[in-house]
Amino acid sequence: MTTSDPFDPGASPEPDGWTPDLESLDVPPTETAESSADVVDLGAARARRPIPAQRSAPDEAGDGDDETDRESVAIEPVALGVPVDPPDEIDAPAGAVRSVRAPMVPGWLRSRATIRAAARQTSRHAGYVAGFHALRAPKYLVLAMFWATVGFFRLVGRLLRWATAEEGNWALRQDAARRNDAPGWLQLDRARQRQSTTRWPILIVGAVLVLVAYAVLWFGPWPSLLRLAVFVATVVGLARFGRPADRPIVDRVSKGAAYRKLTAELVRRSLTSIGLAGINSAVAKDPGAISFPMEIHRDGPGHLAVIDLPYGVEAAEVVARRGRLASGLRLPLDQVWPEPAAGHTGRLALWVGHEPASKMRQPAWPLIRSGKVDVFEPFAFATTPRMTTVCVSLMFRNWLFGGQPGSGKTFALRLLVLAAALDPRVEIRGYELKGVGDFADLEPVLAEYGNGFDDDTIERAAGMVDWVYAECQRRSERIDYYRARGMAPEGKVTPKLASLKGSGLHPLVVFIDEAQELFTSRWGKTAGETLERAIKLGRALGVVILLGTQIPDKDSLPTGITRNVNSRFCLSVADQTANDMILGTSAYKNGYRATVFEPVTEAGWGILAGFGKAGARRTFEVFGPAVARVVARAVELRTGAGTLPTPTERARAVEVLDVLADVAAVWPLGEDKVWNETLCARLVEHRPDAYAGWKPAQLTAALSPHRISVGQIWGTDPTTGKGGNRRGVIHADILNAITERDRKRNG
Ligand SMILES: Nc1ncnc2c1ncn2[C@@H]1O[C@H](COP(=O)(O)OP(=O)(O)OP(=O)(O)O)[C@@H](O)[C@H]1O
Repeated sequence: MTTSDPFDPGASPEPDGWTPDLESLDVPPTETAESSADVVDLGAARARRPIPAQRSAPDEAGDGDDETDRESVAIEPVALGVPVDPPDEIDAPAGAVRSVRAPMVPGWLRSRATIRAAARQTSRHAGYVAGFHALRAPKYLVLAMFWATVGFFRLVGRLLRWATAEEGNWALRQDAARRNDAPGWLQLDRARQRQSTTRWPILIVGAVLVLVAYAVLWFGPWPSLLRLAVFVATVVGLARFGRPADRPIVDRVSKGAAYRKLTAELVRRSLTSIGLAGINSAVAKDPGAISFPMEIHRDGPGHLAVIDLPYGVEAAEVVARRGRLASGLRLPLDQVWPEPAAGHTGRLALWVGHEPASKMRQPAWPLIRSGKVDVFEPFAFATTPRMTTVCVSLMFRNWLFGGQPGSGKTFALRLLVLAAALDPRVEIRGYELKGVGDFADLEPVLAEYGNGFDDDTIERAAGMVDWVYAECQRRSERIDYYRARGMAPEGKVTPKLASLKGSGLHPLVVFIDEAQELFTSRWGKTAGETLERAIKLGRALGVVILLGTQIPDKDSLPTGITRNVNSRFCLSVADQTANDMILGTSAYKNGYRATVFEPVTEAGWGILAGFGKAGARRTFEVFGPAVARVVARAVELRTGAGTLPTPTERARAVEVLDVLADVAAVWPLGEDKVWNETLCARLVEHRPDAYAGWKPAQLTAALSPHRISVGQIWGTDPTTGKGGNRRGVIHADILNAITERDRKRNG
């Protein structure tokens, strides 16, 4: 075993068996130490130094670690010299060269929210302690009086014993009596009498003085507050003297250490208990392997420790072991919030709350009672574990919400829709394919709404996706028009254009909750492709798409969509794959892991990405009457702005585009097979509002869920009169599909 203590940073770094040989230098050891004023010619000194014997590696020699083995090692004269030049310093890491200065303003004083949180926390605690003790005051009074009485008699007894000077002396006299030592006994008794003679007057005078002082205080012209204070102090003093050490009068406010101040030792202990070999082996070699680039400080309603982990250990690895970390700190899971810190991948920011997040009261969503939203500006959406508000925006964004059942994704998605409702310019359309009516309260402000997982609802949702894409195409023409007039310099919708009545560029928010129902249905493939195109095209055109899904695999959520979404909120998920499908590749590896959240118990918590640094956020919980209240305000705002959807508009919006029936209606008489492009031209004539801009490929996509195959068909171009092969459909296929559908519908 090595003799050097691995936890002693001052331990010699030299391996066992090697000691500097001072004699091998020409300068006597004493001179090296004491006559250091001599000028030494370094070149000559080096030349005179004997060539050191080859030093075997400690392990090879077998004496590197085990001192007891030394006897079996041949001890040869070791001729090593003291290094004349000091060894080169190991380069300090870049971050360590600059000293990290403490923030001028403490973290908790930096924003109003954190000051408010700290003040709220302190006053809440003080209020709790005051209430706790006030309730028990009568009990404390009775106990204090009882123990004060005991204390009084105990004090009197003690004073009497002191005055009689029996303490100690009595035992000695007894001993003398046992030994039949009469002179000794008499001598001890005389000593006691002498002491006693001086003590009695002191006691009597002291007692009289105390009594007089109390009488003066009691009957004199003193404020009764002073009398009360002295009385209380006397009672408390006597009670303290009278009560046994294990019988406290005042109850403890908190049992067990629910909150413990975060100290470096505590952090080290918890980090070494999470089972990361990289940390444990580094700390065993050097206890300073875990370092703190800044002091642990208060940060909102908790403490923040910024930690530099040992070389090679990533903060992400610690984040993944949040449960073990909480165990090491002996705290509930939702009180411990590790996340990667800025700087390098080995820097961890560990925030530990004063109390578990589930016990902390989240402030109400600021927009419930008052306020409007401008979708071009950020609005409150969530809170951090420190209870600071996180704002997000809707414009030029598409959102993906993912999480397992009960993680809170519908609430999160609905919060954005509620915010959109508070901007009267925004047109909102959406489907919830779960069928429980989570968005039913919002129906008055929705231009199109569907709820359910039946084929009809899913088909309508797919129809909405087609409509959104067609709307994007219409909008891109409009934006070209306004760009040419200098009103859309970046080719994007501006707040001015969004507000301009008749511009056709008002913000459009489209949501699909439980989107996996649509993408795994028979309309799924086409809907996925169309939505991907709409997402790519619509961002600049004021089209905001919000998707919620339980299952983020590639069948349930086309990867083309996941790749193009720029705002993501990943609530509790079961595994790394789901995590990375929602947050993007490598999110898990980089420490952004929504797998650490428990569904249901930590509902509403997730990792929000796309708004600065990603991190754990909890959405504002808005439900029941609060939703109704927001909707009522939204209805009022929209009525004032003239943008509240009328029942007729809503009915028209949800009318399903019956492509089969429309194709049958426009079919040219006497033809068996018709080109798609001919059909598209006829469809536009038939219903210009629905089919404007349709291309042959779109018709193919719309017919594919009905299992109608589109193939090459011989025909004649009516404009040129030339014959040719183009993509088209067969009349019999259309009629068969209609018969089949009707048969299914009729049961
Ligand atoms: N921000 C929040 N804070 C606290 N609780 C929340 C929050 N959001 C949601 N919850 C709770 O979680 C429950 C489930 O929420 P929600 O319906 O949004 O989950 P979900 O992920 O959509 O689940 P499912 O897929 O089963 O519908 C809600 O009833 C609510 O009680």
